[in-house]
Amino acid sequence: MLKGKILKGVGSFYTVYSYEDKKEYTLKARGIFRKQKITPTVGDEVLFTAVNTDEGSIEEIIERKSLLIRPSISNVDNIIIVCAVKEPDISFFLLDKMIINAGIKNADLTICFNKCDLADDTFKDYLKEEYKNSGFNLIFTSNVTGEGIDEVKSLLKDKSSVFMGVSGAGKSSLINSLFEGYNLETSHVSRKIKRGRHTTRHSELFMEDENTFIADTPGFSSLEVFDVEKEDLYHYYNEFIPYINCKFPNCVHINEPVCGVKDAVKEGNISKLRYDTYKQIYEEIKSKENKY
Ligand SMILES: Nc1nc2c(ncn2[C@@H]2O[C@H](COP(=O)(O)OP(=O)(O)OP(=O)(O)O)[C@@H](O)[C@H]2O)c(=O)[nH]1
Ligand SMILES: [Zn+2]
Repeated sequence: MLKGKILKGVGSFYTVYSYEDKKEYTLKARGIFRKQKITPTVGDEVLFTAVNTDEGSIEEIIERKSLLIRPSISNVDNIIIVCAVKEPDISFFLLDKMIINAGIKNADLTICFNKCDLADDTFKDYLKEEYKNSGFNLIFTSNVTGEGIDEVKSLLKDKSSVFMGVSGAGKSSLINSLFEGYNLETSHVSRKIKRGRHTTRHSELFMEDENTFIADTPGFSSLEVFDVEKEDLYHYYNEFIPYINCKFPNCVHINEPVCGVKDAVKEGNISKLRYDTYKQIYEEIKSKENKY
């Protein structure tokens, strides 16, 4: 059997890069996966058999390290949320919702504040301050000045990374900056991303080298929080955790008296900005629950 990685899945066909002979195969999945209720997913490392590059089947999926649900991609090491500092103005509500939706285990989350050529240092310092205890990696970039591009590049090396962000944040420009001046293969990759992003809603991994994969995702302008109960929401705010010494064990840190989180906000130990998005998102989940 050959070993490979699923780069793309369309219908019941999967594009698999073979580590053994460096070719791309178009394969079907064995019926057994359907019976086991396992869907081969972009990012999966697989074992397969093939007669030729157009004929063969995926026989085995190697155990996943992680699984991102939206978009569906497995074995992701980095989730990079691209957020413009201006044009469009930052919506912290949307940014924190993206963070929550990305909330998978076993992947590092980076917030990439982009278009820094449009912001002054005061604004950057403000963002640093508000997100410093969030536990996320922060990178400040500009595709115009080149600021931070190398930092992102070193993050991607030998990893599998997914870029997300609202429309216009500069994801595609960033990916193009990252791979500009690389070998021909790479500029081909960048072009492919640019072309592919509006024509398909399927997830697709692009290979930079055998160990480095990236995926762009379609931008969006609004977003719902999925699969999170309002009572669990605070677990997504890492900076709340040290202050959870509340009177009620089921405290959600909003209206309860004697709440360590609310005290920490008052004393300036938790970012007011982050706490406000927490309350807003909490209310949104609650109003959605009431609808059903
Ligand atoms: N000033 C400035 N403009 C930028 C920067 N990066 C991207 N832009 C501009 O922002 C606009 C949107 O950039 P895109 O790269 O298309 O944004 P996107 O996130 O891929 O958007 P979607 O395709 O909708 O997902 C374009 O006009 C870019 O030229 C930057 O670092 N600084
Ligand atoms: Zn509390």
